[in-house]
Amino acid sequence: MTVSIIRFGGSNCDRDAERALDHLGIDAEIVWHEDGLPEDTTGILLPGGFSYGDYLRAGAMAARSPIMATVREAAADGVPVLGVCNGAQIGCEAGLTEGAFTTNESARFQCEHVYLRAERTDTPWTEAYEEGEVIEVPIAHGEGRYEIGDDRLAELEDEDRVLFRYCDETGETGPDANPNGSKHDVAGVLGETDSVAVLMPHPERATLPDVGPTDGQGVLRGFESP
Ligand SMILES: NC(=O)CC[C@H](N)C(=O)O
Repeated sequence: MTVSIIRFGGSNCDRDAERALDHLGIDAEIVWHEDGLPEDTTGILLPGGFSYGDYLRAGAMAARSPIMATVREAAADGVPVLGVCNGAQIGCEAGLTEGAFTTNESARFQCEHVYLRAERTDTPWTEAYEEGEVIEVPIAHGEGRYEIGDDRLAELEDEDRVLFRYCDETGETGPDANPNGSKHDVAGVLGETDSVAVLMPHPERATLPDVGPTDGQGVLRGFESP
């Protein structure tokens, strides 16, 4: 089992992700996007960062790297794909997930701890959590506000494809618990299948016990699912 962590020009959370996966005993390697996806890839992590300086739109240029066509094919074949932060922006730009992450309501870069509520506990990325469990995970983004047309969001909600919502410590959602103005407090969504997910907060920064809370471990354990 090897998770390919795809590095683009400007990725900066690839090594954090590698260390976090290594801590969980999940084999992972960093792959330069121009080198293509290794044959033995059993999972794909799109890491955070500022690919191509966030120019044009965050994630827009990385999403057009030829490797992303291979990632879409792998996802369609059932290979688990997780996009984190800039990786979530890339995932949406590449059409793996719907909607877009755009400029925070504050118009500022925000780096803080937030609380998340797992809206599903029957997906590979959340089966480690109890229903209604609140987890603490850091965010670090300038363009994390989830945006999508009202009709499409209603459909996504009907299809149960919202994976995480921002909430307070008790699990309540609301403007005070939503750090960036994301529509309906959405912090992460599923793709066409439950094995594809993106989220704006950083589970890999909430995995190593020496660094702080370890609530993000459950998300990364999604790569262990059969
Ligand atoms: N930590 C990150 O991945 C940064 C996300 C992104 N490039 C932003 O600032 O919106």
